[in-house]
Amino acid sequence: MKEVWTSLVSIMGVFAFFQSILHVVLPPELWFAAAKLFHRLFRCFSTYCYFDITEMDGVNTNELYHAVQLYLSRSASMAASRLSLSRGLNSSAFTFGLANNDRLVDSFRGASATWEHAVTQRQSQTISWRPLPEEKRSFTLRIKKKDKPLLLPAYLDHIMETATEIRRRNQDRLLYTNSRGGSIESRGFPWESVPFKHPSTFDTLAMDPARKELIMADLNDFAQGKAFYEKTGRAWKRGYLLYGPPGTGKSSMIAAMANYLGYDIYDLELTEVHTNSELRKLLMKTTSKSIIVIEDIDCSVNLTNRSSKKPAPPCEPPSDLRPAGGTEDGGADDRTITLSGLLNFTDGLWSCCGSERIFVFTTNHIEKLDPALVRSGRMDMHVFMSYCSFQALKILMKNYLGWEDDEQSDELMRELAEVVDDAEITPADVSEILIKNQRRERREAAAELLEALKARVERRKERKRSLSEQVVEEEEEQEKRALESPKESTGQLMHSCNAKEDKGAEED
Ligand SMILES: Nc1ncnc2c1ncn2[C@@H]1O[C@H](COP(=O)(O)OP(=O)(O)OP(=O)(O)O)[C@@H](O)[C@H]1O
Ligand SMILES: [Mg+2]
Repeated sequence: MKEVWTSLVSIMGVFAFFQSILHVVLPPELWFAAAKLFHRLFRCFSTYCYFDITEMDGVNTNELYHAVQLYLSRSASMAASRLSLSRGLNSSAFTFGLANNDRLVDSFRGASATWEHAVTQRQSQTISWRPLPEEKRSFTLRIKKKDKPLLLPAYLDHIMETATEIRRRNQDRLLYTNSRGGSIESRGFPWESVPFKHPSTFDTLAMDPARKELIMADLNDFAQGKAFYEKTGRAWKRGYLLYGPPGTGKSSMIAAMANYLGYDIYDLELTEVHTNSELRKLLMKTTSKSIIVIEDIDCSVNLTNRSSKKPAPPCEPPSDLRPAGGTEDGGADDRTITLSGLLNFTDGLWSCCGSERIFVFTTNHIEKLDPALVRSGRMDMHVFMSYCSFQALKILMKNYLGWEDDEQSDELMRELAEVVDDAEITPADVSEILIKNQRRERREAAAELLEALKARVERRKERKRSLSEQVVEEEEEQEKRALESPKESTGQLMHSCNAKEDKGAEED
């Protein structure tokens, strides 16, 4: 055995010696041809098979080449000795790559695969409408012939999937808007995008930790639920309705969701969309792994129940929107935008166009929404964004003051816990107070917050008192008038009740 090995090594040595002589003696073209021939001969007797993945496939870019590059960048940073570094467009991460002629060994399902990167000068510029790069780059994959059925095409699929994931993670989120309306004339794409760099995360989001956990678990289940959605025959999408007073963190929650899942956001401005077909085009041009947001859905457009002929007036009716009159399938009146047109995408046949998409609707007035929109099963999760609770307050204090619980501040925290619910203050207002006092010493800033909350509680009590006094005064006045003119009594007392109800509603 030892002799066979020694003679093999000496043959290789002799061959390498001849190769180096040929390299010096022969002109480059001939040398390349000879080297190629040698490699071909060598491969005939080899137990390995080789696959070349070139950067350019004819004049087109070879997607697989870039996928391999990205895929290898994960392990290249640790294993290879010489690396190339790059940073892509819209990306904040650096990518490592194999340098010329460097090698890397990877394994998949127990089989090993060797990758080699080759960069050579392009011999002559072929005539093409698109200039080709001066360098010819390619990866060579070497695997054992016996492993071929095991690795192909599963290994390549795995590479493509991993590369897509890395690209998505490296790439900054994008925020798309349809500010140009639904028209797709301009470059065939109706959305405009900007890098999305909102810093809100679930850590910084002020809300009760238990509810936060629930939402995060729901998002995780959704993102990892491909098999479940396939098995149950459901479209891979989820709907969230976020509702609550202004400044309670609905938009911040959407940003936190996008950052958590690494999804892009499509901010759908419904007032810019004029017909159902425009809406359809817009939604069809959204990518998977994205969050489609419709903010203030109660104010956006005249979205009414499909059966309703007389829609309730929207907050700011856009001039060119006609009353909704769609049908169950959303297609009868395509000249307007209707609730059914929208629901067709979130719920109906079109919901399966594209996958892994989350719909988020926000509103300050859930009671104004059409029952069709809020009925159970339509929006999978209704999330009430409430006034600041004590738990939420602690998160904001941590965010803005770097506040950590300690025994010395027990009394202060106890007082804060006592007043925060009665103060009915939004996280946005708490943030304002904390920002104003940010430069102060932490305890001082927290004490200032306590004072602001106490003052707010007092103001609310005062307002309630004056409102109830006003109601009592009005009642007395009406009773007096009723006694003076008994005929009018019934109608006026009715009015008084309504006035009371209205005030009660306002106070709510
Ligand atoms: N729950 C929260 N956690 C952390 N910060 C918050 C929260 N709610 C509000 N804020 C702060 O207040 C600002 C406004 O909040 P945001 O825009 O998320 O409220 P919103 O509920 O979307 O309001 P609107 O109904 O007016 O759109 C945010 O930039 C953030 O700084
Ligand atoms: Mg908002």
